[in-house]
Amino acid sequence: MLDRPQRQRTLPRRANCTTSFVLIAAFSSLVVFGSSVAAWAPSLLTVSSRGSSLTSLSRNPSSSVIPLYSTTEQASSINSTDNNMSNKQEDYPQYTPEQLKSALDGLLEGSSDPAFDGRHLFGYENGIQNPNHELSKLQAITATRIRDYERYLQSGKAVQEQDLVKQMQSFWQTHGPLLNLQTVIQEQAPRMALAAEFKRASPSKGNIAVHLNAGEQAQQYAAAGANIISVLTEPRWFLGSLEDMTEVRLTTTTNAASTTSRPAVLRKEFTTSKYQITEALANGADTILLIVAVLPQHLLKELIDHARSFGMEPLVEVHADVELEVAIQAGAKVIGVNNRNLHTFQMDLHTTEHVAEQLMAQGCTFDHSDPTAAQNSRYTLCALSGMSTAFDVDRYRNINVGMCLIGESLMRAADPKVAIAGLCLDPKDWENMRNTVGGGAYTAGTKLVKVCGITTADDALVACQAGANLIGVIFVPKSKRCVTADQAMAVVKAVRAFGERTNRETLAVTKPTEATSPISQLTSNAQALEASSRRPLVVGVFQNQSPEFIRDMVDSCGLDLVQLHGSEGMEAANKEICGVPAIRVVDIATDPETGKASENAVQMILNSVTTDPLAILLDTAIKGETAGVAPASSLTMPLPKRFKTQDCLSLLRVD
Ligand SMILES: O=C(O)c1ccccc1NCC(=O)[C@H](O)[C@H](O)COP(=O)(O)O
Repeated sequence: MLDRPQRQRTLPRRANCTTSFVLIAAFSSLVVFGSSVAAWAPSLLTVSSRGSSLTSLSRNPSSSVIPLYSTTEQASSINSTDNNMSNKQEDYPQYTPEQLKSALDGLLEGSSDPAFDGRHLFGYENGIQNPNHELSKLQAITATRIRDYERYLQSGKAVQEQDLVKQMQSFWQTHGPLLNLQTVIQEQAPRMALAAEFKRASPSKGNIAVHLNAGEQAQQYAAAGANIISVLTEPRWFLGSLEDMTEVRLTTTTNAASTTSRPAVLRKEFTTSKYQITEALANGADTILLIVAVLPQHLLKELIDHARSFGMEPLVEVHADVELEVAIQAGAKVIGVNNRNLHTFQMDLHTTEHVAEQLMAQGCTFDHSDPTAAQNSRYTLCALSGMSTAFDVDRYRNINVGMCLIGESLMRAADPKVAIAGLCLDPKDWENMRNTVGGGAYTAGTKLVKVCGITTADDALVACQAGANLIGVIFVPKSKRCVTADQAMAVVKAVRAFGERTNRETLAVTKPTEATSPISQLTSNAQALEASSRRPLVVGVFQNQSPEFIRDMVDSCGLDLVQLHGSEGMEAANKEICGVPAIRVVDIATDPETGKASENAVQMILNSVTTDPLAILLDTAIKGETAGVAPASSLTMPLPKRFKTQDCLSLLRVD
């Protein structure tokens, strides 16, 4: 039986997880060549699943990784306990939907006007929960947390609140004072403050990086310039613990030059009680998250006031307009806009821009252009979720956002320091980056991974979790990995769920004019593809099949892209013909005598490209072999020396 609502777990340390995947080809426009595949540090272009089940990767006993959910179980994962790595299933009590619903009702109990205080709550009308209401994922998690805490407090083992207060004071005496979240952010202006998140797993993504150690990861974040470390302390869905957070606080304090030059620590929890706030403080938090979507206004205000009574400034999270109104009325000052709708797991990076407009329309000041302007602003605006690049940071810099909170992409990064440096938090770094690489998304660091030959939803999910950008499904009958329309549909469904989207991804590809050169067109397409495939896309692979068949599969399965592998001409890889943008496979010309790539291979490719394809994919130069069948030894591709990373990149920069 669980003693407290969270407990320390023993987790395996970072381990490189090698796979038997085979490198088969490269998008010249997009990627770099590599020689090994690390599941958590993908650096290749296209990878074939090569018959073996990808699912076995995540169930590799040596990595002790048990998938948090499979796609088929995803919808029911909220109430499942099999996400628990080292704790036994029975460690977690289960609650009936009625128990969960009444837990949420309990939050409105202290309100003198439930209809008003609960006006923004999902499934409520006039302060009363619709009896047929099905709890959203966010509500189910929050209600479970409420019930877990109730059990803990009734168990007789809970630390009493007055003891937590003493513990907090002694913590501050030993490890230094509390940091104020708003001040930490304001002091960074005009640099974007970064909240780097420690999140091993999540309900929307399943396992992310279960092997990581909280203290070690946080220290890497801190050394790279993170100003806040956000730590998920929820155990069932996020595999977190309060102990993780304390470890983060202690490690980053020990390694800091002084007790105040450390990053602030944010407890990321489903907080609904004063007890959780005091507990957070006693265990090393500087601040906590309050999610407006599950907190009635009167309770939100009570919790904000309780936090401030200890000098803590909380991060108040909103998503919808009415939630912003509730946050302002409850007295929030640091407002975080979650781009992810936590009721539905739909991601939209425009959400922050929309809320910024609403704040301005209400005359609320928030400015991050310099420290004085920031300190004179009542509000500090933060963007949460879905970000991974300098482009994301810059879009929010332009609307006076002061802090970006980034989780998944930093947890998956092979080197968090490099990933953080690449965000260009300082506007000067951004300007330098733009000036040195010509202002494009298309930089020497650009990497996309395509995992091809996927046949099941579970394998697709594993590939997505390992960081794939493109998931290939093969429609070529002679392939061992040829899929039916139903199989492809299941893969599309899984990939969309992982990417938190419901529709086909529309790439922001600029239409070529007659004057557009194929190379500049491919370069701008590369930017669009890179931006869109941060959340994976599904590519249907075809070979000499009719445009009618291709379009039929595109429409019925919901493919995002197609890839043409046969002797169809370059012009066949046209969006108007295929229904979606198309990648054209291009053979690297081989020297008939040596069997190696010809010296003029690059020029031949340059001569052949048109503005039709979205991208070109360079096929192996092995004589008689085509992509997908080349042996692993072809990794030592006999490409001309100059046909390496830089040339692949410059190939598309030439105008
Ligand atoms: O991430 C989830 O799936 C999730 C589900 C339900 C409630 C909260 C959830 N996540 C919390 C967050 O919003 C993110 O951890 C955080 O903002 C970072 O997002 P990202 O950079 O996209 O990992």
